[in-house]
Amino acid sequence: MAQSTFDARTASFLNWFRALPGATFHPSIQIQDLRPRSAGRGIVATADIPEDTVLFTIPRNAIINSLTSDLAKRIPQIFEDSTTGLEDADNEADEDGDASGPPDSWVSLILVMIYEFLQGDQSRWKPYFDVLPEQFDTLMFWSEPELHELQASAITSKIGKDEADNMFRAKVLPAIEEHADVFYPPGAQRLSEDQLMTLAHRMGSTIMAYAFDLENDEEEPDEENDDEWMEDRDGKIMMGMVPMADILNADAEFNAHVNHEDESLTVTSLKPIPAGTEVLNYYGPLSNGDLLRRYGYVSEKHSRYDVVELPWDLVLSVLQERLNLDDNQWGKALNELEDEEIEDCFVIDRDLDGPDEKGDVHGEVALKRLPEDLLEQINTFLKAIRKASPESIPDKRKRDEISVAAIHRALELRLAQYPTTEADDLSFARSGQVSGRQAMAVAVRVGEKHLLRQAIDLAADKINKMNGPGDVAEPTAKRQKM
Ligand SMILES: C[S@@+](CC[C@H](N)C(=O)[O-])C[C@H]1O[C@@H](n2cnc3c(N)ncnc32)[C@H](O)[C@@H]1O
Repeated sequence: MAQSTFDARTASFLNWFRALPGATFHPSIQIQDLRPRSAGRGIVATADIPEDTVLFTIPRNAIINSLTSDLAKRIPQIFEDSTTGLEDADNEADEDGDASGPPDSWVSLILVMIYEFLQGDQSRWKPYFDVLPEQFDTLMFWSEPELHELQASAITSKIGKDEADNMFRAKVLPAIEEHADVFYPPGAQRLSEDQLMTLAHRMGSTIMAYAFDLENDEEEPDEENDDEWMEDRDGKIMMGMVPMADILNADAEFNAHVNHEDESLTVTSLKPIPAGTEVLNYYGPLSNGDLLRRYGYVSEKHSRYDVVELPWDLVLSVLQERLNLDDNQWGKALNELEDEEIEDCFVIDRDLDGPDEKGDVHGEVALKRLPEDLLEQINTFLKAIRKASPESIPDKRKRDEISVAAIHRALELRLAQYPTTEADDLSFARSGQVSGRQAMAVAVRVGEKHLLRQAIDLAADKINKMNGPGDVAEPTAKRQKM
């Protein structure tokens, strides 16, 4: 977008915001163009700001959702009537953006956003829509070759494009078609199905990266004074688009906080913010893979929360090779497991503390423990093996040894699923030949490989401790080459 258009849209949005009854905007902050560092618009302090300063106030009636948009007044039945299918008890997705199928608060907000967008100049949020993104770097919009750069990252299986397409076709497009006279202003050109799908993706992705869960305050609503902002009729937290609060960028360390009050939302400084510093919000302890999936960027500070997945099948294949049982014994042990609750996949993460009340994080970025649930499941399985073949696991010591060795080997195999090493990636990243989406993909896979290496070293350490001096597990690098 041309600089002049970008600046004009920023200025018009700021003027619109300031004119809202009840809105405030501190004189020592400014909306700035941060596109040179791929961060869109952001808010920057223009003078030193003390701790606990109200930076801006957003009146609740400036928020976009079904409580403020005319759409819910014009066709209340689509928000109330369960026969439309908007109320879907089977819907699994939750507020963290799980792609397995959004809950109805998502569908409602997508419909409201599409409605307000289609009203054009007639929408009271028009200057706000003009600063919302038209394009995204979230994984939903990556091509196959771009996704390929994520290598063996499990994040590629969580994009949920098909689920989103299905939901748009099942719930969003039919509601627009049925109430076309409401959605389209008089005389407006109707959109084709493809255009509506594109618009639904655009609004869905905007909601994913910009919407807020709306609470009232920290208190639970009581029965008499049931708080409509806190909960919708299904008891889920209501979402809304919050102009200005969503101009804030975010990081794992941050300096501002959004407070949810009765009549407004306020953003306050958590600590002194020096002039020239960006005002940052917090999106949660997300891995870089998840940050990329949901928000379309990565940050070095978020790599502390990186995760990798270790499939149970991989652990089983290692155990099968190592225990070398005949098919009959192996089959018996697997049968025993059928009565147990078996996890298909185990998450490895560092389980670090989140930020303190000032938005700072502390402590070493180390992996201290192998996943307890994985150790337990292997234990259960090895007990079943022992029933089928007592001689293969004579005692607990042997069982523990097999268990950690299997995890160690499975982690090595998991690491080998990434076609390049962490060292290759780091030198590629430093070569200056990588940018944009590719650079973000490299950051994700580097973080995951780093975590896997920490897990392998931790397992090797445990093996060495069990074996005692003189019987040392081979170092990671050597095993990796093999
Ligand atoms: C709530 S919006 C923040 C405002 C946004 N920069 C804009 O121009 O509209 C969230 C989006 O901002 C961008 N973003 C947020 N924090 C960022 C950061 N630390 N670095 C780069 N981009 C960031 C991402 O594109 C994300 O999807």
